[in-house]
Amino acid sequence: MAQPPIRIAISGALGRMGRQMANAVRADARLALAARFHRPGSVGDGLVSRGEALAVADVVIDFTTPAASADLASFCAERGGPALVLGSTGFDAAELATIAAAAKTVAIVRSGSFSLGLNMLVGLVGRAARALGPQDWDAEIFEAHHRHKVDAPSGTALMLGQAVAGGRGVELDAVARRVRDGVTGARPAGEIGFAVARGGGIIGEHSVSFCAEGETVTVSHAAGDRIMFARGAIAAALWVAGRAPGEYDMRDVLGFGAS
Ligand SMILES: NC(=O)C1=CN([C@@H]2O[C@H](COP(=O)(O)OP(=O)(O)OC[C@H]3O[C@@H](n4cnc5c(N)ncnc54)[C@H](OP(=O)(O)O)[C@@H]3O)[C@@H](O)[C@H]2O)C=CC1
Ligand SMILES: O=C(O)C1=N[C@H](C(=O)O)C[C@H](O)C1
Repeated sequence: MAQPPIRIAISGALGRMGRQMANAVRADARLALAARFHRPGSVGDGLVSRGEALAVADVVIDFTTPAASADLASFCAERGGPALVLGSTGFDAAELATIAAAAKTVAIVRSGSFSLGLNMLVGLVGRAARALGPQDWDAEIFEAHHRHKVDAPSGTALMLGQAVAGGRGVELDAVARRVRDGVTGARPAGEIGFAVARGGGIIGEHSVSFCAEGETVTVSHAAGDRIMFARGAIAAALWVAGRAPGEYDMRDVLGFGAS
């Protein structure tokens, strides 16, 4: 017998990803677009309040801001659901702690990238970092995004940085070089460098270079259309519906396991 569709609420419905998500959910027979909501007070024209939206949803998909996502996670935990798919990036430590606390009560999939290809690349980068080591191979991460993006480095760049750090068995925060300017001194071995570009309509480009004396290995990913983030978020929503509380990521959803 056919399963009833999973009921989806979309948070940040008027944003770039919110609009993309609504179209993708409407086109998917496994899902029902139960409600769309935006900022508090922003109702009408198909938008309802957050409380009304959550009351009719099995899963809420949120691409908004770090503060709005953390607040939404707390609110869902307090009311005992629904499960969450969180796509926002740029969280600070307090916001991440709020989400981790909420995940004790509700199931949450959070990822800096819902791209399948990018999550595959994360595994490759971790393995390359482990094989090459930090002494002879310097790791540099580059990302480019559209002119509207407000956080840097991107959530995806930080995921790639975590993969390099994990492959080397170190903490990213201890070795990350997020900015270089002026007389920086020579590059210390083991540093993980980030470089950021912003311009025009670039949807998202990422690369990781491992640079040794005499050779460089570069792996990269380019996003051609935001629809693939929406499809990844849908895969996460289908996976997280009815799941036990916990904080999960796309590698759990895709079954990629540890790198
Ligand atoms: N994980 C992934 O795969 C991806 C992640 N992202 C991330 O998703 C986030 C959103 O990206 P994007 O859609 O491009 O950005 P937008 O700025 O287009 O959309 C975000 C929307 O959230 C709205 N918003 C702000 N506060 C609230 C609130 N409290 N409740 C509901 N809505 C609110 C904003 O409203 P207003 O317009 O009124 O300010 C805005 O429309 C970013 O952090 C981005 O980095 C983006 C793409 C893929
Ligand atoms: O803001 C965006 O647009 C994107 N944000 C995510 C990130 O910070 O990595 C994912 C994607 O690259 C698009």
